[in-house]
Amino acid sequence: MRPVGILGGTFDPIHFGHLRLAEELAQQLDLAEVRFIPSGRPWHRDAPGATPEQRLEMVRLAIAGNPRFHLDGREASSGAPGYTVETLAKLRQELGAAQPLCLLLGADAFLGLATWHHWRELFKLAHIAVAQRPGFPLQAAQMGDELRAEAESRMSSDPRDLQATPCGKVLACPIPPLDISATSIRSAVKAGKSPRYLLPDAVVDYIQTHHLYR
Ligand SMILES: Nc1ncnc2c1ncn2[C@@H]1O[C@H](COP(=O)(O)OP(=O)(O)OP(=O)(O)O)[C@@H](O)[C@H]1O
Ligand SMILES: O=C(O)c1ccc[n+]([C@@H]2O[C@H](COP(=O)([O-])O)[C@@H](O)[C@H]2O)c1
Repeated sequence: MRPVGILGGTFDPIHFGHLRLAEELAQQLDLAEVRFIPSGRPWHRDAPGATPEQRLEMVRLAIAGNPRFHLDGREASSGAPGYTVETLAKLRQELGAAQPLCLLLGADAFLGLATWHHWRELFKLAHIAVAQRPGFPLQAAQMGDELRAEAESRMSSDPRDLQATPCGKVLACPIPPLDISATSIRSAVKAGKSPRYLLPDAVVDYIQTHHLYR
């Protein structure tokens, strides 16, 4: 069964680093779909510059017209901290025990995985595909001992493994490096510089119209 990909993020704002990651992994892993799940009030970082509703709308604009990309507003519309393990548990309930789920992460997010709420449970709910990201080398030496042990025991190099089981594998995926971050986009806007060509025009327009990140 083709896996369902899940891309969570603050998306403050969504940019081409996110979109290219989703497109690359959708192709490499033959994903049935990619669900974009903007976070609500993330517990692990400062409050976003845009509201959950604005970040949802920017994702909606960015993925419009791609039949494989879907917006899932469950975290953004909830006042809860939005732990990924809880979101995955709900998706698992909705989609059934046999459906392969695959959490899509950039390398920076994966390297911090051992700080996540009940992180070991994640592997019982989904596979994890890790995309390369400039500045965050995906080497064992960069991982803490616990994450390294878990990753090494689960590592696969064959995307077909993700179709054969519903969860539990870790796959590292090379993607064209795009050194784009939401932080650098917010800084550019604040400094009065144009962020154009780092993110979709529709999102640039939305940021301007709503005076975000000034
Ligand atoms: N340029 C990129 N290349 C690869 N992965 C990325 C890139 N940008 C974001 N990601 C991944 O997308 C997911 C959501 O990222 P997030 O919304 O925090 O974006 P960000 O650009 O890292 O934001 P910020 O600068 O505000 O921390 C994470 O798994 C992150 O690793
Ligand atoms: O569940 C957690 O404890 C947890 C801790 C850190 C990050 N996450 C999730 O990881 C995704 C990427 O986070 P971020 O900060 O890079 O936008 C997003 O969906 C977060 O909800 C989840």
